Amino acid sequence: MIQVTNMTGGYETKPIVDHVDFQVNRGEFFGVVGPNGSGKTTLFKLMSGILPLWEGEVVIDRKPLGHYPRKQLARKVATLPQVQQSFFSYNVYETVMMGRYAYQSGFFKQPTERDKEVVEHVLKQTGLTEMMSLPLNHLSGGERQRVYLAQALVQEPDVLLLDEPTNHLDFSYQKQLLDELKQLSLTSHLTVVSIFHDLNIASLYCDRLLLIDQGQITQIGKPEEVMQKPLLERVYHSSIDVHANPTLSSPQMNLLPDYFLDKTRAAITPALVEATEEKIVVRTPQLLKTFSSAVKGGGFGWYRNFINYHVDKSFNCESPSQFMIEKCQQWELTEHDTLAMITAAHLSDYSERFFLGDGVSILILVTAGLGNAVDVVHGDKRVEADQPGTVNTWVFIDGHLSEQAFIQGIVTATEAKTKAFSTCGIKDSLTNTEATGTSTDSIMIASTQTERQLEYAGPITFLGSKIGQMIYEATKEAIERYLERMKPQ
Ligand SMILES: Nc1ncnc2c1ncn2[C@@H]1O[C@H](COP(=O)(O)OP(=O)(O)OP(=O)(O)O)[C@@H](O)[C@H]1O
Repeated sequence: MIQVTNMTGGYETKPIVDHVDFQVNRGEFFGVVGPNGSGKTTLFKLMSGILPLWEGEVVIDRKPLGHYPRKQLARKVATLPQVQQSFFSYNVYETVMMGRYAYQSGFFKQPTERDKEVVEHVLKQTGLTEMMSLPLNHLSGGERQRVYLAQALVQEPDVLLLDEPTNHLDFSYQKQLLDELKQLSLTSHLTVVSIFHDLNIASLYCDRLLLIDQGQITQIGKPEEVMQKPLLERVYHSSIDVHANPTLSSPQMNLLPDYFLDKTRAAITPALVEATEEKIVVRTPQLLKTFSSAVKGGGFGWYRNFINYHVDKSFNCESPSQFMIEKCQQWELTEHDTLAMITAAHLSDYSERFFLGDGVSILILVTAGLGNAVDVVHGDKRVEADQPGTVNTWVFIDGHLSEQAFIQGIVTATEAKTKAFSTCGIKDSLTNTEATGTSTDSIMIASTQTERQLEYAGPITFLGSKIGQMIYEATKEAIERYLERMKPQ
């Protein structure tokens, strides 16, 4: 659809865009990203014929740009420039109608019925119908932006060139506008080429991205091919983190502010533990990155209050998560930064291990109730838990874990727990085989994400070997305390 070959151009004698080649397919949503001054707007000006090409060629639908008569080009390509000229004396309707000039002929250029129909449709589409009689200087920046977009859309172009279309728009209008453009590209095969400063928005909406730096293409491809940490850090000279979006496949990036990178450490020590018969609470001065199967706060999250709450053996509840939210309110704990587990185990039997050394501290807490010990190989023989019985395991680390270290840490800790079950001879009461855990065990790893980088947590790594040993010992001790308590008197 658009074929750009060897495109070179700029201002006065200095080439800003330098020997650039790419192509955009029909109906594609194509994003142009790059740092300030990298040449994005200049590239657009060259693509739309506003600036002359010094070298190379732009071919749209097999016809070079320069071969299009002015009105024919306006029906083919519409642009939404970054800085708008003011039509402040005109109202919204008149400004949008100006986009139809390429369809009007004759001396007086009266709008036809078709022109009016298209303008009314686009006004509705862009949410401007209500304000169509207002003069432009009565509108907010975002509303004006929508007027200029409407002006481009009424040209009914095959290609829409947008320079920062969501500038001045609040997030709901950004979403609305981009959803509409995406829809047009999907259903009407409108080709959208758009400059974005927001890499996350670009990644969410674009089929492909072109990353430009100093007038040259640094990378071109699908968002996941362009949104790469080393590449973006090199081009933007900034600390960036790239993550999987929790809901969609488009990668997302986070800026890493310097003040956050320099943050002081949240010391992890046994002094943080407050244990009563009712609940074990650990409060940390800073939010910890947490990966867990907790009833409230499961998955990855950031928390500073950690609760292991004791419930009676007869506890039965539709939504343990909602139950714990209500408990948080009762205890005046902020719900959004509180993670909670539930257990019927006696909390005074909890077991603790602490390690400090090699630039890392590790605190482990285990509570054990074995009423529902189960052999994982025979889980299918049980329909539901016989009685509450849970091993809840907490691992706090003052260190910086990679995401794979979180997952390996969970695996290592689980293996260590199973080993403790085996050492203590715990049996599945239904099958009389060796139990591997209970049916409702919960586990959590929480880390300060400061200082020492801990890439891995498998059993023979520094972190994994500590977790393995400490969980084994703590779980064994908690089990022994449970067995002691359960002994017939
Ligand atoms: N009219 C002009 N005359 C001379 N130089 C210009 C002109 N417009 C832009 N430049 C220069 O060309 C370079 C690229 O500018 P351009 O506007 O294309 O960058 P950009 O990537 O769109 O930047 P931004 O993200 O800040 O909008 C910059 O160094 C800029 O100073």
